[in-house]
Amino acid sequence: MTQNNLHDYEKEFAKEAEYLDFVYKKMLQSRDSLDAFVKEAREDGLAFVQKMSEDVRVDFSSFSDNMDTFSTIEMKNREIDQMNSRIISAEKLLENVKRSLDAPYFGKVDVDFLEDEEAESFYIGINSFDDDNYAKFVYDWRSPIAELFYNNTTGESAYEVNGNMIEVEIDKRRQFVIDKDTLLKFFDTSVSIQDDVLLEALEQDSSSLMQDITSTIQSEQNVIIRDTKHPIILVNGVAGSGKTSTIMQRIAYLLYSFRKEITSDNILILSPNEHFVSYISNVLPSLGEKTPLNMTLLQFVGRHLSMELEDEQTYFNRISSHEVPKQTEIIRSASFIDFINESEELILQHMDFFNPVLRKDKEIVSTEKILKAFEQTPDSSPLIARIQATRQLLSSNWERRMTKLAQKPNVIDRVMSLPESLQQKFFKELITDDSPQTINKYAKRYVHIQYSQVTRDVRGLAWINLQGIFEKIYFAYTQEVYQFNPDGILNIDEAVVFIYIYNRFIEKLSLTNMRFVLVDEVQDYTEAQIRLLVSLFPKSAFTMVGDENQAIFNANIKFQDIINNFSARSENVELYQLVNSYRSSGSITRLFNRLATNNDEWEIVPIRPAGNEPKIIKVETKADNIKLLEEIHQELDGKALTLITKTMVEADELEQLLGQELLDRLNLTIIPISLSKGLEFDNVLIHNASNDNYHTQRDKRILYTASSRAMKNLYITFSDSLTEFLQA
Ligand SMILES: Nc1ncnc2c1ncn2[C@@H]1O[C@H](COP(=O)(O)OP(=O)(O)OP(=O)(O)O)[C@@H](O)[C@H]1O
Repeated sequence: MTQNNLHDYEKEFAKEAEYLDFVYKKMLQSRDSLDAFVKEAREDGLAFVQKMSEDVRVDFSSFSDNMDTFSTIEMKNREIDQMNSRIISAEKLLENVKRSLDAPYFGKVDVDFLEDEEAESFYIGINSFDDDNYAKFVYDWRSPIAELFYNNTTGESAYEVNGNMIEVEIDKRRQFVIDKDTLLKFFDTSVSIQDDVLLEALEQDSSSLMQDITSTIQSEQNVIIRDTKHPIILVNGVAGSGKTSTIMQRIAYLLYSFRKEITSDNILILSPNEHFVSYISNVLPSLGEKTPLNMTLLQFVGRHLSMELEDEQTYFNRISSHEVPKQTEIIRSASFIDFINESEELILQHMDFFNPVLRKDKEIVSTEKILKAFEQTPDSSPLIARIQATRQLLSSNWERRMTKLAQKPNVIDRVMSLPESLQQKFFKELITDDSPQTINKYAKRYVHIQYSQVTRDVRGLAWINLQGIFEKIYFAYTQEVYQFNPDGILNIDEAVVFIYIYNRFIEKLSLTNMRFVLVDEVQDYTEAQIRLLVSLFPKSAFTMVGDENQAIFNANIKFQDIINNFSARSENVELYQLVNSYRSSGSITRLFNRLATNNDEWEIVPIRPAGNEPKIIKVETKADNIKLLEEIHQELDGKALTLITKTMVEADELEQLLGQELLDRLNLTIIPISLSKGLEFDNVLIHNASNDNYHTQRDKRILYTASSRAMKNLYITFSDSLTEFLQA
């Protein structure tokens, strides 16, 4: 900086510091008055409710008095509702102001609207902030004008408001580093070539919970976050390109942009594993939004099936193995799903897919009765409609049967002779009147309670033999009998097909309230799983992110096949490619760039400085291993080291071999690659990168995934000879 520039900078600094001081004080005032309002309103609310109970004279002595009493209660209730909603919105504002006090804003754009007036300054923060006179001091990062800040340019620019593009000129774009009311630094885009604020953010140590990236969102990420034009978005992004971060910011953006139409209940996130579910749980609350339904596909599928499903560990072991049973490969394929779609005739050929409804092993509704009911339904209707009609018939038949049952002398006798304790248990009161009408009323309730499971089974379609339908379709497709696990536990591939069949032929699962579905690590889905999502959420907008180079399981899908499997929906899939990598130091990024299989099409761009070179070390014995771990522990000054293995078995064995005491002393965590997906750690050691452990194309992708988990330091060990993928 020249002397003049320095002087200008200082002058500008003083001006910005003054503005910050002004906004911060306004925020403090706002916090205090909101605080006082909320406290007072709560106290008043209590007093109000007390007063109301005194005011409302409950008079039920005549019809007109009843009506008066009801309408007074109704009016008072409305007042309480209004008061509550005032308190709730004040509380939300208060929360926002409190959050903003940590750093009132992080950016500014000076916008020239190409009119006569001078350029206007817009400060951008995590929330908007205005005062009672509606002067806007800070704009929410999701507001339309903030797009200009994220476009990361000066000069000609444009932003969209309600579908209209507004052309403007950006005179200045400024980033701030602020701690509460102290301005630490600022940078102007026009003078700084590299993004120092971003680099500083990337220098932070890893944490056990994911952090939001609001103040440093990059322009290529911003386009995805703000894309509300395309209903189906697919992002192919290299490791560390911010796919998960983009998804989280996008959710916050959608909740803001569609705040009149949706809440977090209309959004579903599908995460790669249970640990990841909690890893990302912090981001949206830190932005003042509620986390939507966030679960793994396994958990999601489990919610829609009453059968027992494999657990996460079994699932990962299964998809990590080299061999895939032929029958699994078949039921994962799109062509099998196509065949299911055409199977209505096949199912109807032999009506043998009903189960009797049982109670204590006794048949209550026989398959013959179910079949008879089914045959009464119009055979011109589709199967799904006939099943629903059969359910109605069976339910009303069953209600009639229960009414008759309640009139039987033995039931009446049993009810009359119930000891008082059982009367209390069943009816929550004692039978004080033994007139026939009263006893009959109790007998009906008694029968309903005794047969409640049957009622549930009839209504809940437990009489449909889903497994039978599955077996029939599978046999017709392969001429072979499908072999289920003898312990009766379904794996996710089977469960996916069961739900697909259920939704297609038995009952539409009503998931229509999900307006947005966001899928992370989409390369690990099968075609059948993608088809299931397409059929369960026909109207939802999808955002899917993944990395073909991280397809490390035997369950995976090519991006072109994702696009093909969405072809049932007429909208095009919008494809984005992200190649900037933000997580790892430059030299680690360059190492995993060499492992990317398709990098003749594009190169991964490291954003962080080079940092320490990855170290590749030969270790032959257990003693070598321990010695090395001790050395690394010293080198890292006792900081945590994460050791990544290729398989779960290897992780377990190593844990046994080293022992918990040593692991604790060395601050060492061992984790298989399957469970470290999506996560990141400061220091990583990849265990046993020998040629015999890493030699297939899939192994190469595993190495790529494992090395891209490291942010600062990467160590790689091998025993005999190093994998050829890492040889110079
Ligand atoms: N614009 C950004 N500003 C600051 N940090 C960022 C930005 N984009 C990404 N990061 C950081 O880079 C790291 C990787 O981000 P994220 O986990 O979202 O990437 P990813 O593409 O999902 O990674 P992977 O596929 O390798 O698991 C995180 O620490 C994230 O905070």
